[in-house]
Amino acid sequence: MTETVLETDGLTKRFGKLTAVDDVSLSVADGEFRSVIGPNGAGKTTTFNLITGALSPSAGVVRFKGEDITDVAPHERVGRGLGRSFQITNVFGGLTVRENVRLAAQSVHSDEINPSEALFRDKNGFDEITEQTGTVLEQIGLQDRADEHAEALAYGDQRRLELGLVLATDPDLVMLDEPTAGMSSEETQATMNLIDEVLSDRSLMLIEHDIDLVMRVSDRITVLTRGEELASGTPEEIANNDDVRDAYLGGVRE
Ligand SMILES: Nc1ncnc2c1ncn2[C@@H]1O[C@H](COP(=O)(O)OP(=O)(O)OP(=O)(O)O)[C@@H](O)[C@H]1O
Repeated sequence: MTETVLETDGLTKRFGKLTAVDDVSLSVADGEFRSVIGPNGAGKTTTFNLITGALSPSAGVVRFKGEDITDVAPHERVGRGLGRSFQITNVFGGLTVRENVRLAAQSVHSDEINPSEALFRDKNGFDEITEQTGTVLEQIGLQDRADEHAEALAYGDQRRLELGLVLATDPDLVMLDEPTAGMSSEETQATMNLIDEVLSDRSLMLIEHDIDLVMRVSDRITVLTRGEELASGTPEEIANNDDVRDAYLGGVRE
């Protein structure tokens, strides 16, 4: 955990008079599991959207693997290894599980292939994508359901498929915004185990409301309040931080 995979410098987002993200400077190390917590409206999702490129910052810089990507288009960020969670709406219900994973894998490979070379490289690209699709299906434990329509999957399996779609893009850093939303505590635990397992050699940024879970799985935690970074540290440091306790952990939880 020595290299820095992601850095934000003075990241700020204003919506009219509201400053949703206020001068946030984060640094995530290679291989790190970083959680972002904070009360409702603290700016967690907006911070993620600035990092993935879904929103443009009012000020500040985003650096990924040492390069300034502040003005890089979202799909190109994915191509560079910045994986973002696909919401359920990104799963094509009428396609099979395998076809969905394949499409996600293709979405990054197609950018790499120069059109004039495509004719000659298609076969290799095809083999590579087929192999990657198989690997991902195995990792998410859906190989037995690969030929079923995605819409036929149970809720928990659809969430697994969403994770598979991120993995298929072969990301260095994965951004997951409440991947366990709407799950029972049993499903939450199973999903976190899966995330831990399949993302063990990648970096992860996670927004999660279950504080006990966050304390257990994170290398480091960043606490946001009213758009500002209140603290960043190990779970132990965060648990013992008086400011955090006053502002958040000791306060009313949802
Ligand atoms: N597109 C937008 N236009 C205007 N205001 C917005 C927009 N997106 C977010 N906000 C506001 O910015 C603030 C931060 O919102 P954000 O969704 O980032 O918080 P959050 O920490 O993710 O909250 P939650 O835990 O409820 O998901 C909130 O006050 C929200 O109402």
